[in-house]
Amino acid sequence: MSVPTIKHLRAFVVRGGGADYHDQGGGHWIDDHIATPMARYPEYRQSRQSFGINVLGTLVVELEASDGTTGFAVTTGGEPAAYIVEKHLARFVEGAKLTDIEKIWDQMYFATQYYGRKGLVVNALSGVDLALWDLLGKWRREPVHHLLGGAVRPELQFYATSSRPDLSKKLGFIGGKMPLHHGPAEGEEGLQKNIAELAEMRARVGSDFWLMFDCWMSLELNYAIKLAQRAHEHGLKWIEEALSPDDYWGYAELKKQAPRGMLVTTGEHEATRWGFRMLLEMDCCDIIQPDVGWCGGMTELIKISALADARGALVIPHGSSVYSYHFVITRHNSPFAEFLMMAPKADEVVPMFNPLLLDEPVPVQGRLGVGALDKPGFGVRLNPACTLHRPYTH
Ligand SMILES: C[C@H](O)[C@H](O)CC(=O)C(=O)O
Ligand SMILES: [Mg+2]
Repeated sequence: MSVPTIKHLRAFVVRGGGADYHDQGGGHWIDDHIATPMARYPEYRQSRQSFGINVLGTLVVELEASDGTTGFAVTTGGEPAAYIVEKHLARFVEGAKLTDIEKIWDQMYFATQYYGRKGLVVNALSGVDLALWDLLGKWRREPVHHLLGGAVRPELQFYATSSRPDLSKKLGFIGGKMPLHHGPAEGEEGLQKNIAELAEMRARVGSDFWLMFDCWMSLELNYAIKLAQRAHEHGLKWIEEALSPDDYWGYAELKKQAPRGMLVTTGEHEATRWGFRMLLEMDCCDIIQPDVGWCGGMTELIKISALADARGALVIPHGSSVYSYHFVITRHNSPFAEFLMMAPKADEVVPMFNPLLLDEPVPVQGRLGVGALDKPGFGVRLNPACTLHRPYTH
């Protein structure tokens, strides 16, 4: 069977929302005094944009095959990732058959290993990998979830991440994950405020609705244990990313000391099968949360998920919109998905990568039927109203 080759790869950057969902305008819940590792410096406490959380912007990787088929994907990484894609990774893609996904992944990873392995380089590599899966799906005229083995359930179910789980409940979600607002530098008073927010939200949503805290790497072990203990009486379902992603030992201890029934989750800033093997083998958490745009793409997520499955761990990918949905619907050990609320006041459902994609499906009453994913590739298009900038060529 003759398979087209990949003729062109192009990398673009775009600002304002998109895959860099922290790149929002003022007054957004996602940038309102959220605890971070930088919150120990009072001048960087009120806004994450003040320390540069949105400095990179979105990376768009576009591929064109010899038969004219095109594919694309978006992730974070912006201009430095565009440089890596154009100047380094393109050589492994152009000229290859569009079915050579595994080989291209291997070449991209090992060619960059001396300066890569995690972070920006793996974001860039993930963007290329996702664009390859999109291209393969477009060429075969099949959705990516078919290529992954097919849906194991007729619909996805979502929890929502926002400052307003009470509104998420009204919108039909199964739970609400709130950002933690006060870190250890704000002492006992901050801790009490965190617990008071949880207690107030519990009173608003009732006892059955899931509530979780996203700590975005901001805590140290003792604080995390204290927070978990005090949050337990308010029915906190899980404590997420409490510690630095490098502190595998801290996570292992937190998991040991967390109140019975409370889950420890982490992994959105972890990458590759080797990073997740460490989390799993050191018994760091109950749920791993790889971001398919950051962990090594779909090719790597398949491997990460298989490792987790063999150990009985759940995989609930971080954000990532359609790139997650096509995966989650195909895996028994991913029973639900995350939806990040991008409306500034978290009071309505807007597409997660708004405004960058057209046809981006969103949950209705907290659910999304597989039919919404039944389009070739990942089923989305770039919005021509968003200005793409190509900073490098090769
Ligand atoms: C709300 C969190 O601080 C972050 O912006 C998103 C995140 O970590 C998640 O969705 O998980
Ligand atoms: Mg998180």
